[in-house]
Amino acid sequence: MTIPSLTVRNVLKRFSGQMAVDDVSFSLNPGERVALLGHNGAGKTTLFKIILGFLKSDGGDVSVLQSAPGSNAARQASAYLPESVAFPPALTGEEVLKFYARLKGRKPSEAMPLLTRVGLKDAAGRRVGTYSKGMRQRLGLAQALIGRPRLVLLDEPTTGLDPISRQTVYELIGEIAERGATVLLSSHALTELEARTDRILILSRGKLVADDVLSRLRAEAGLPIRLKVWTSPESLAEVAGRLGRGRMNGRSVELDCTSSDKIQTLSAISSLGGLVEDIDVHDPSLDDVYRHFSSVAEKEA
Ligand SMILES: Nc1ncnc2c1ncn2[C@@H]1O[C@H](COP(=O)(O)OP(=O)(O)OP(=O)(O)O)[C@@H](O)[C@H]1O
Repeated sequence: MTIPSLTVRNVLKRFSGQMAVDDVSFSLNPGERVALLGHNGAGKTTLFKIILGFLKSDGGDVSVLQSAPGSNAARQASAYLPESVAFPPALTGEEVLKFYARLKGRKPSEAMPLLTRVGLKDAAGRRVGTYSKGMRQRLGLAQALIGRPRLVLLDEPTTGLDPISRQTVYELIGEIAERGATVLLSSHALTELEARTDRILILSRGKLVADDVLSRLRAEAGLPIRLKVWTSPESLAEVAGRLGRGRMNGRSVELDCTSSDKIQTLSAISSLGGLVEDIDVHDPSLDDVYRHFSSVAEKEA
């Protein structure tokens, strides 16, 4: 039986009577890359702090690899990269990592390979005060990876990074998950998450309103799939007529379908044979899915 890396059961947290985390439950397995999404103030950071044992919940329970949050076992098994990382500016990158390695009871010799992995080998002897934001973030990731944690929590790890640095962060996330650790990351950068996470959790006003793989959330949301059927201008009317619907647009006919009638619609298009030059299929984006679940929750509230 697989032991979940993280189990959150009916967790509640109030601040001055206001619900920040409202009866949230989910469980994460080893090797999963999970995105935690939500508007500003939805409760993501509060949930992270409860999982890490920095904050006490007002109800429910959390277990990190079957240990209580904040216990020695949980601290050894987990790692955290906060949204803004701050390190003593007078220390070099190597000194910072060696310091954290000692703090985690690991050998300081773990520092250099990790610095190399995050692309900071050449800057290892430079003071952190001279690092750019992207370099500090990569140092933060290296710090989070000391001791091969089995649960890695990343709070908006790509905010403020350039495209290459973002790519490096996602490559590292992929590597961490490949060796069996669980990665839970919060982010507002939905487009880049789409192909780089396995599962989506959406928080809205402290409530968990979605928890599934993107394809199933798309189907559940029932959002339209947009099809664009390319044809010649002479065949446009015939294609639109034979499909019985669609908007004619220069050299293409655009139509919507749902995931349940997608195959049927594609087979109707393919029966048009040589009249069709090409087809574009646009599934609803993570942005569309996120908007759908957030707005449903807003309306219910
Ligand atoms: N220490 C605190 N005292 C009082 N209220 C707090 C405290 N920490 C968080 N809150 C409130 O709890 C709610 C959830 O905040 P949280 O920081 O968890 O949201 P978030 O989803 O991480 O937001 P963001 O995307 O802006 O980082 C907000 O209404 C926030 O104002």
